Amino acid sequence: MAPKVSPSSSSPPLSSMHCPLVLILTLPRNRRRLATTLLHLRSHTPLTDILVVHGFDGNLAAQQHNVPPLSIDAFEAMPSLRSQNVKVYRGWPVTDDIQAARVVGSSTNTTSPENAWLQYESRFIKLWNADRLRYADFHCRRLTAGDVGCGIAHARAWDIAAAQPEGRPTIILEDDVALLPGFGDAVTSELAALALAEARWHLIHIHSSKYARRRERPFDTPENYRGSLYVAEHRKLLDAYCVSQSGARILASSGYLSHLFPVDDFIPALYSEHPRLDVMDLPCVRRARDAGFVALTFGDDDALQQGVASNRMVGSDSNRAHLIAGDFGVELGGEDCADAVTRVGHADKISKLPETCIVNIHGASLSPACAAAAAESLKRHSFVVLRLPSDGAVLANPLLHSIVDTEALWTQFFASDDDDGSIKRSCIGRGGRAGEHNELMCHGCGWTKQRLREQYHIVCGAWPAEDATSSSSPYVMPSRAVSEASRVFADCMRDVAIQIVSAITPEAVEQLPPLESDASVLDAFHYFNDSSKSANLTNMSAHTDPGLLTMTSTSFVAGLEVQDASTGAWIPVEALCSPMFDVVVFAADVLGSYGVPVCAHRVTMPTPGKESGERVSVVYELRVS
Ligand SMILES: O=C(O)CCC(=O)C(=O)O
Ligand SMILES: [Fe+2]
Repeated sequence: MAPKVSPSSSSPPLSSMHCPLVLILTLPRNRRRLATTLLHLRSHTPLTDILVVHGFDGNLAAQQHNVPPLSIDAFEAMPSLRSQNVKVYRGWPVTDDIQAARVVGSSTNTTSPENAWLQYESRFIKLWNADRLRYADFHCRRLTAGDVGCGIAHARAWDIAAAQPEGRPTIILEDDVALLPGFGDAVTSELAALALAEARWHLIHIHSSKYARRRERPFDTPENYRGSLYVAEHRKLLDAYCVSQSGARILASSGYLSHLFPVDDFIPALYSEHPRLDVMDLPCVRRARDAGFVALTFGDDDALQQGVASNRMVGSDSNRAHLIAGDFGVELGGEDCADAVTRVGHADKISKLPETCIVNIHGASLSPACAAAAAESLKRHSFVVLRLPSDGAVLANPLLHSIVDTEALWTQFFASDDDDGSIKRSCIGRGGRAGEHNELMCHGCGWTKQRLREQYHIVCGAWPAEDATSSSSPYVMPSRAVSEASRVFADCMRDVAIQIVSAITPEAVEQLPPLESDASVLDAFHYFNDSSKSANLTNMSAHTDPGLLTMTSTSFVAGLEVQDASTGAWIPVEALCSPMFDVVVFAADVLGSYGVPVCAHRVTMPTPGKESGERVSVVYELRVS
């Protein structure tokens, strides 16, 4: 099932000054990857200062502005590039004799064209093993829209990193890097070792591909350095790397955007030999080299042993280079939806959510206009998808932060103690009433397990202390962390739900009981999705919910389907959503008495044989009694 949460422990503490900023470079269409990275960071690392930077979607922009293929002039003239003064380095594509001669440092006046190409090839062969000959293609690649987008995104990241307080490093992640459980500990402990030794460094390759033939030597200055990094030789791919604040300043002031070429050729040119003399001679390269750019790297073996990071082989843009040779190169439309639809395949053949059922949320809370739009969608479709912002300091959005944390913590709970089950058994509810405070009935609260799923049920007005052992408490929370994150989740969901209901009928809101007898519920589900155990491929058959409104953050493994009241069609809503960034809201029975169509919904099981996984889902229901 989804990543297990392991307490981050072994690394030496980093002072708050040295605690890195994490920057994730992504595109709006890659929300699924972003969600995976966020979940990893919250589950496995103590890193909380996370900033998401949307790259420039070179392909999309070129399409929107009707830029003809291979027209660098037209490409540069697009407003988004012109406003940033981006100039593509015209010498990059090596396509003819003159350029081949220029690259090897001679001219066709003194060298015959064949000679120029021979010299060009022999230069590669000298620098790299024969088995690296493919590198010649990669190296000679034409600059593409994606390369430009990728270069601009990295340059944005350097600007942000350079603006951090002195001494504060920044970890830069492309969204197609797959972080492994050792990532947080490995990176923070190396940063602590560098800080302790007051070492001078500018960049650390965390995950990259080594192209140089030479062995890398262990980094050893100053003498008191106790870390395990190496001095980098020529490395390509910038899936995951770290820059010091001084390194970022060098990169940000190099003038790279005035001679833009593939960023993963730019970086190695700063600290190792680039085979192309013209590249070595570019002002942006010379400036950074003159500053004495120091690049370090995780050793390849170490990185493997520690399980730090890898490239997402499936779905990596780099591996699907189409038009684009750098990252961010998937075809338009996004991988999220297409993959997910083929996974479920139960509902009617609907491959796109109706536009009218999506409400984009800007900022941390719901604006009156968004609440009104959500209300309209509920009246028309019986459901609405709230799309949370996926750029900037995403965790500053309390709802998104609580979604990431509740998902991580409930996943950890459900993955816990498979052997004797004692943790889970200690969370079985006692049933009965909520105790002294109120008269809420708490049957079915706490942890229960059935054939197809296990579940933790909370009645909000009777929220137990995480260690509630008194007999008056109807059930026990698994931990303080689960309780706190879920509480924030329920509070955020309640706020949003009340705003939406108010936009439909303020009268219904007046019926809500006081918080201490709040009958609303929060359910965390873990569906086993073992299709061999169920003949009809259903995890929960079609039903409506009893309260006013039900809200659920969307899971990585799709299952939830809703019936669109405007057409009667079943929509595999979750498969068409981005996990964690989309919240599905549907009208429940009580809203029906106010003229809103009540949403029938069901939870399917993945088709046998299709790639799937276990599904964790956290659901909030706003109830009146
Ligand atoms: O698992 C889900 O996403 C939905 C569960 C559900 O419909 C319910 O709890 O009533
Ligand atoms: Fe339901």
